[in-house]
Amino acid sequence: MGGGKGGADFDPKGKSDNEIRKFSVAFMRGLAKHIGADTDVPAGDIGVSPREIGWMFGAYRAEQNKWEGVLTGKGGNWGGSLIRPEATGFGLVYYVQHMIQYASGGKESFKGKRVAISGSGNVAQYAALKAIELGATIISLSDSKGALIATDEKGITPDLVNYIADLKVKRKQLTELAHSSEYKDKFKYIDGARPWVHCGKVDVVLPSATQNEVSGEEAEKLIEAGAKFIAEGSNMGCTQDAISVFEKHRKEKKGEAIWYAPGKAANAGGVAVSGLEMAQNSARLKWTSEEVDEKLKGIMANCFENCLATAKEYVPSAEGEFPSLVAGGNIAGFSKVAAAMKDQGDWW
Ligand SMILES: NC(=O)C1=CN([C@@H]2O[C@H](COP(=O)(O)OP(=O)(O)OC[C@H]3O[C@@H](n4cnc5c(N)ncnc54)[C@H](OP(=O)(O)O)[C@@H]3O)[C@@H](O)[C@H]2O)C=CC1
Ligand SMILES: O=C(O)CCC(=O)C(=O)O
Repeated sequence: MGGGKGGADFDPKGKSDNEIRKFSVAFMRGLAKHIGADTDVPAGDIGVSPREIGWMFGAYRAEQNKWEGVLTGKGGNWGGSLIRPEATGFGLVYYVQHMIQYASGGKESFKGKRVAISGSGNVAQYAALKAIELGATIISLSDSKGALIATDEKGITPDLVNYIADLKVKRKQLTELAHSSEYKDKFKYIDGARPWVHCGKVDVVLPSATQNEVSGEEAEKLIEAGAKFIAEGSNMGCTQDAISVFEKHRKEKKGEAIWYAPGKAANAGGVAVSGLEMAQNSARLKWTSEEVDEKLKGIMANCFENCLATAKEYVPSAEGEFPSLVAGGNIAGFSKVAAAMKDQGDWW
């Protein structure tokens, strides 16, 4: 689950629904023999929504002549978990809540924070909605063609996020918003841009589109713009140059620094709820949204505490310096796998 990635170079943009369905079915006919609930469990990722999971799940079921919880992100009527669509974006915000609380000694929260987000797909939409619910103002979203920067003090509202979600279901671009009389005066659309250098003052940064979407130069600009927290919703959202800029700042500026959280920890809510979906499938039962959300909150709290405690244990840090969440996340993940491999005789 989660850790291994695979995919296809089939671009769904510009294809009909039936072409996408036929591709999904053909892809699964080939893949079915290599996966299974106790072998390897794929989930959606960039460009794959519950609709494609449905077509692939149907092809798997037909191919194997059995029902098992093999794909996650399934539809609610046929084995999916409540809160799985929301889990990555919500989990990201829960993780950052812990960063803010730790850094401010419990005095601050998302309330009143200006939050820059990239992407406008699954992760970005739900991160935006949860951050708004917690009192933040969302100042950007983006897609593969350009960035949307809020010009109105309310920022990007839940209505606008829902409007964008509808556009994305139809595989349309944010450029469509430029023609919407309801929204076009409330933001600036910048063709071909990422949001980072266009946001103005910012407190929290959540890259949530794709890999390598924050460069070293953009990292410097985000720090100049006041950013104090950056956490990846996307996998490998920051370039190594950007991570080096953030980590250097953390060491130099101590309690005044920006604090960086890697995707392997901050976006783990998605795969965690996929795990909960599998647990429900195996037990043949279904938990309520509240139950799943509570478990997700607990998982993200543990994940933050684990990164923090591991960094404190293994990485010497000066007085007042935030522990390195990237080192903590890497070492915690590595030690768990290494210990399990040793117990199972894979190395000696
Ligand atoms: N969904 C999940 O549960 C999880 C996702 N992630 C990671 O989060 C990130 C986003 O995934 P998700 O929201 O599910 O995917 P979606 O397909 O729902 O959304 C992807 C978003 O990123 C934009 N995008 C895609 N490619 C590029 C590019 N080359 N440059 C700029 N923008 C781009 C898309 O724009 P457009 O609409 O124009 O294509 C869209 O706005 C990925 O890195 C994914 O691996 C991590 C953990 C779990
Ligand atoms: O839900 C999953 O198993 C994987 C989610 C995902 O895309 C990821 O963690 O990168």
